[in-house]
Amino acid sequence: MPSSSGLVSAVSSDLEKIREAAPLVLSLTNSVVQPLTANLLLAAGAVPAMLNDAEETVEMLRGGTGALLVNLGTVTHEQGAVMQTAVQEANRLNIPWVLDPVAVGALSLRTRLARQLKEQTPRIIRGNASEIMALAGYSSVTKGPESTSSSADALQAARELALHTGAAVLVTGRTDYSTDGHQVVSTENGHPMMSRVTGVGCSMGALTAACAAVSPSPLQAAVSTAVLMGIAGEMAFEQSPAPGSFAVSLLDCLYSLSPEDVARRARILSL
Ligand SMILES: Nc1ncnc2c1ncn2[C@@H]1O[C@H](COP(=O)(O)OP(=O)(O)OP(=O)(O)O)[C@@H](O)[C@H]1O
Ligand SMILES: Cc1ncsc1CCO
Ligand SMILES: [Mg+2]
Repeated sequence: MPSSSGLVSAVSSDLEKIREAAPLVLSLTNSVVQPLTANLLLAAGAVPAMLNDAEETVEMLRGGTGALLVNLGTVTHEQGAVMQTAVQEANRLNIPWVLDPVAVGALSLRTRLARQLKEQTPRIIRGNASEIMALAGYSSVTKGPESTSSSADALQAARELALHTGAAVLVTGRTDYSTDGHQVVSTENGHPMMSRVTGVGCSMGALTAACAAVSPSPLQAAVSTAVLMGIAGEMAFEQSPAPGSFAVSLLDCLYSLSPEDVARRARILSL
């Protein structure tokens, strides 16, 4: 698949800007993936912060946060209220925020919350096919946090969700699709081993937020995330073809990813 050289150089440029600016990414995320998410942000060059209290969230946002991640993976009523406060404050301060609607459609509290949050101008929505279909109002089946559909099945839903919310939507899976509702970019990087480690998708949500803090557009931030994680996944599998060591290699490969690796491996197609 040929890649457009403009899109490829924008991916490298986003990575370089993360490494230079080290944006602070406030991640309100689930309890399964917190260490992987924090380590992945650090490996990319960003700075993670995690907390659970509304007052502290507002304080942190006012203190130079570059982007906010809201991930519903283990949400409670209390955390949902913290997320609502955080999103209001982020919007007031014009801080980009990313919604990761884990297992939405399958469970009531998170589905209610996600439906409210999607109306509050997320800059990017990142999810697997089932989650994006559910959030767009289509029927879908999730198996816990895992999708039962392919990302291609969710493309129409992703477009509609982007047009409705004004967000860029990143649907992940074997092929990742990024869309702002008008343009669609597909990216073919990645490795099946990435779905054998919990939280790779969730930590992609955090990387999307880091990219949103530095990228020229939400759509570009989505594309950059998909390509950077995908290439790191491919390189990690070459070093470590089993899940435990793969997770460690994923961090190592993201840390040492070069513009040459991006130029050589990126598989980006503007549809
Ligand atoms: N079969 C595959 N081939 C290539 N890459 C894949 C494959 N499956 C997943 N990936 C990669 O893994 C990334 C994470 O996608 P996935 O859709 O598995 O997230 P997720 O299910 O939300 O993850 P989690 O819930 O475990 O955090 C994708 O962007 C893609 O690069
Ligand atoms: C396994 C799991 N359960 C809730 S969140 C999560 C992390 C992957 O989505
Ligand atoms: Mg998965």
